[in-house]
Parts: sequence; C-alpha cells; structure tokens
Amino acid sequence: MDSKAYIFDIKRNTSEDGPGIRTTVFFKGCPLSCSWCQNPEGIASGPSLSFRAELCHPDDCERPCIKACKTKALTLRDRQLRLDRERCDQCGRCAAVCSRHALEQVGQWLSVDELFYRVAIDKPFFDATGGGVTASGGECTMQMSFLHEFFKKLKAAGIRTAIETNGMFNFGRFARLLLPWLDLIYFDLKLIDEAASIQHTGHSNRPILDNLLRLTECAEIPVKVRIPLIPNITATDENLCGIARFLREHRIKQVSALPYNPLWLDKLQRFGIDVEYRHSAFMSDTEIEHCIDCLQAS
Ligand SMILES: C[S@@+](CC[C@H](N)C(=O)[O-])C[C@H]1O[C@@H](n2cnc3c(N)ncnc32)[C@H](O)[C@@H]1O
Ligand code: SF4
Ligand code: SF4
Ligand code: SF4
Repeated sequence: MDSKAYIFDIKRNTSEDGPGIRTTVFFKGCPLSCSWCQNPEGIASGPSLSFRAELCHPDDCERPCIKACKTKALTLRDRQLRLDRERCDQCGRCAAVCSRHALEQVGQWLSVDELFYRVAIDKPFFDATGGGVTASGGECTMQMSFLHEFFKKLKAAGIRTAIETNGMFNFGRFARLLLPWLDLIYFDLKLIDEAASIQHTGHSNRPILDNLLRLTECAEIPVKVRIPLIPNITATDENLCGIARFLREHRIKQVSALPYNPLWLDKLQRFGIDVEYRHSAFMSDTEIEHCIDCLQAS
C-alpha cells in the first residue's frame, strides 16, 4: 500500500527556504518542543483542530458543530462556543460542518503520488529560477521512508530537493534513505549548551552536534547551518560565541542567522497551546547586527 504522511501546509512561491522559487512542504511531528517554535501546530504528529473564536457566531447559526461532536468537547456558555481540548479526540467532524471555517482540521494525509502531483505543477517555475521543493515541518526526517520515496520521485522528474532539519535523526537511516536524493540541507543549530538545550527544546543537543559533524564530513552537497536568533534564549552572547567557536573548531563555514519571528504568538490561542515564552517584538537591526558580530568575532 502507498504510504501516507500527515502534511499540515504546502506553501508555493516561497523564497526563504532555498534558491529560486520553491514549494515548501510542512510535515507534522517533531521530537523537539522548542519554546519559541513558529510552527507549534507542527509538533504533534496527528491532526490539530484550529478554533478561531473571532469567526464563530453561534447566535447566527444552528450550531451543527455541537451536534456533530460525539465527545461533548463543544458546549455553549454565555452565548459563546467553548472547546474543551481535553475531551477532543481530533476527529474533525465539527470542522466538516462549520461553514464559517471557525473550526478547521489543519492538515491532511497525503500519499507520495498525491503530494508529488501537488508540487510538480510548479516545475516550470523551479526550472526557470533554479528552485525546487523544500521539506520542512515539524521535523520532516521523522517520516524518513515517505520522504525517501517522495524525493526519489522528485529527482526522477528533474526537481531539486532540500530539507530544513533540527538534526535530531538516526544518522545511518538519514545517510541511506535521504542523503542520496538531496541537493541541499539547512541544518539548525539552536543551543550549544546541553543543559540549555534540554531546558528550552526538551532534548540534549549531543546527537544534533554529532550528526552535524558526521554530515559535514561525508556530504557531497551543501550543508548550511542556520541559527535562529531567539531573544534571551539563543540570541545571547554566550550561546552565539559558543556556537561560533564550535563551528570554527570544526571548520564549518556555511552559516547564517534567522531573526526572531514573533508572529507565531497568534497561533497559541487558535491551537490552544500554552507556553511560557511569549516574546512579542521583532528584533531591531542593531540587535541583529550585534548577534552577527558575536558569530563573526569568536
Ligand atoms: C519551524 S522549523 C522546522 C524545521 C526543523 N524542525 C528545524 O527546527 O530546523 C523551520 C525554521 O524555523 C526556525 N524557527 C522556529 N521558530 C522560530 C521563530 N519564532 N522565529 C524565527 N525562526 C524560527 C527554526 O529555527 C528553523 O530554522
Ligand atoms: S464553530 Fe462554526 S458551526 Fe459551530 S457555532 Fe461557531 S460558526 Fe457555528
Ligand atoms: S474534533 Fe471531534 S472531538 Fe474534537 S471538538 Fe471537533 S467533533 Fe468534537
Ligand atoms: S525543532 Fe523545529 S519544528 Fe521542532 S519545535 Fe523546534 S523549531 Fe519547531
């Protein structure tokens, strides 16, 4: 049977996730849980129910969502629809009957063929601009067998491939199933200190650092290290200087920084996610320049 992956978004015409015009595919599921993640809905591996209270007008509709819900997760209180996420099993029945799209089941299961045909329509744009397809997420490497089939099909069709990864994967499987079919890897390096990594991402960074070193030794394609600049967490002098020393020691030169994006905070209410880190400001040019100086000076 054709394997399927849970995809929560497909963005066409992206330009930040690799060269040229690209389509970025967002896979569900991630082994880390970074407290600042701009795609928090991508961390859980199954479907996620989005509820936008501002689109919901229970007085103007028959409330079919409440009738559709078998677990009694939806109720009406003070003329407002309430969603009890503890009771919700993500079945999606409510979303199917809400014509206002206040409730939406984010993502869908797609087979390799279905995903391939969705992205391949843009091949003329990829060809004209040196672009291609980037797999992101969540952490796309959690679905290694599916990605192997998908990338193989893209390469056979002459479409270039890239991934964005947190580096938390089984190296042997990665080298066998993905590396031969990739043209470019964006490898995230978030925190150099192990205790800080455990505190802010939920995992030790040791496997990530080991994988980066093994990859830069054997990969025949560009492995570009990216450092997200997260105020007070990764964007500290100590962390950036530590990362810069590590990269210099191992002669890793392809490095860039990603400025903090605070727009993800809007998603918290929509997906019922509770996190402590809620930095809401964009970084100033001076702050970004200071971070880059730290990376270059060490
Ligand atoms: C959402 S992640 C998905 C790929 C993979 N899991 C990873 O972490 O590299 C894609 C990119 O977004 C970055 N990112 C996550 N949250 C961010 C935020 N709030 N601001 C800026 N970049 C962020 C990550 O560091 C990574 O480079
Ligand atoms: S979620 Fe949709 S169907 Fe349910 S009460 Fe609100 S608008 Fe009506
Ligand atoms: S997804 Fe299913 S369980 Fe959850 S609120 Fe909707 S109908 Fe109820
Ligand atoms: S590793 Fe990537 S997708 Fe996973 S939580 Fe961190 S930033 Fe988000």
